[in-house]
Amino acid sequence: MVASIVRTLQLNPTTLSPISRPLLFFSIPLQLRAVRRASVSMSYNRQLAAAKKAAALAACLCQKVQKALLQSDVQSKYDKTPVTVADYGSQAVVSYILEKELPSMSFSLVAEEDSEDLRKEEAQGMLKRITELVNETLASDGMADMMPLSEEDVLVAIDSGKSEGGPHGQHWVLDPIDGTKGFLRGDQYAIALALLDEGKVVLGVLACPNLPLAAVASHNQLISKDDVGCLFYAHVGTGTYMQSLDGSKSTKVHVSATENPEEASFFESFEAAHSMHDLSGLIAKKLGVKAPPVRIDSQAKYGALSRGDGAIYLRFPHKGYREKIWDHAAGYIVVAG
Ligand SMILES: Nc1ncnc2c1ncn2[C@@H]1O[C@H](COP(=O)(O)O)[C@@H](O)[C@H]1OP(=O)(O)O
Ligand SMILES: [Mg+2]
Ligand SMILES: [Mg+2]
Ligand SMILES: [Mg+2]
Repeated sequence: MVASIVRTLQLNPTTLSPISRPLLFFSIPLQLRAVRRASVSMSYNRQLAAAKKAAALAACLCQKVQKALLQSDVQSKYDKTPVTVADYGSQAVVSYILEKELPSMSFSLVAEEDSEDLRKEEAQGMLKRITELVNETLASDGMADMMPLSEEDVLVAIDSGKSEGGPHGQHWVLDPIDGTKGFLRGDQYAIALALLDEGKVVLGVLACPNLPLAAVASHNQLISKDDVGCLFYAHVGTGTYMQSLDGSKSTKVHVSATENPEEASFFESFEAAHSMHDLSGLIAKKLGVKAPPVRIDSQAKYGALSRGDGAIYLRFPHKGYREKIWDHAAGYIVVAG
């Protein structure tokens, strides 16, 4: 890891302000070590179990939709970015499961989607399909005996994600599909769920349904359809673990120990519209990195980084783009461990 130019990713739950640091190099930030010491005695086991279950079930829903993507499953949001039945369905499933699994805890969720567009007349068909998908997904987890959720229940579950967060208490942070463009292309995407406690990320789960279980070193290997589907999770102070999404035994993973940029490879967005490829190429060259960029959609990059597939993540959003906490919270803790 190129430690001399490490930047600490800072999440500000008070204002949901942008993460205004375009350059992200990771090792273990000093600030996080302090948090780790303070939190090490605090157990988040129940929250972690619920988060893993929620992300894995949401991943099932997304896989099903990706396999049979219909044009009617996609809408354009007010900002012209795409949103699909899977984004909404994933958010409803995660929100529903977290509330159900952790009934004794106060519930606050800061999530990307909301129901506004779905409540419009022209979205009736889409809402019906989302409701079916959510009910099928919950039933597949043995919740068949429960009453199916109504369309209104689904809208309410989606809107549970409207919390504003804040520096006190616990807040879940969710990107129900991170990398929707990758999802639509049939490539990488992630379900990214994190927990903030007193303003710090203390737990994170990243489900990456299309990420190979073996290391990715070049884009070519990303096309493999065999042995894909990773679930990364980290709980402050205990390191990061990976298991397959179908539930295999988990293994502890470690970031790259490389100190030599000549041996390092770097990740960046697949989408040039999300990050300036020319600039990252230039910086990588100046650092002495020899390998070509590995371009992957979504926070799957953080998952790959957490197990040492590459050593560096470069991201230079175009002017005016505001990063959101759900785009980095889970990925951050998975890398920081
Ligand atoms: N113009 C943009 N610049 C940077 N990131 C963007 C832009 N539009 C959307 N994103 C977000 O970038 C992330 C994935 O990008 P990448 O694959 O480049 O890492 C997602 O969080 C995506 O949101 P979304 O969650 O809606 O997919
Ligand atoms: Mg989006
Ligand atoms: Mg996102
Ligand atoms: Mg998203």
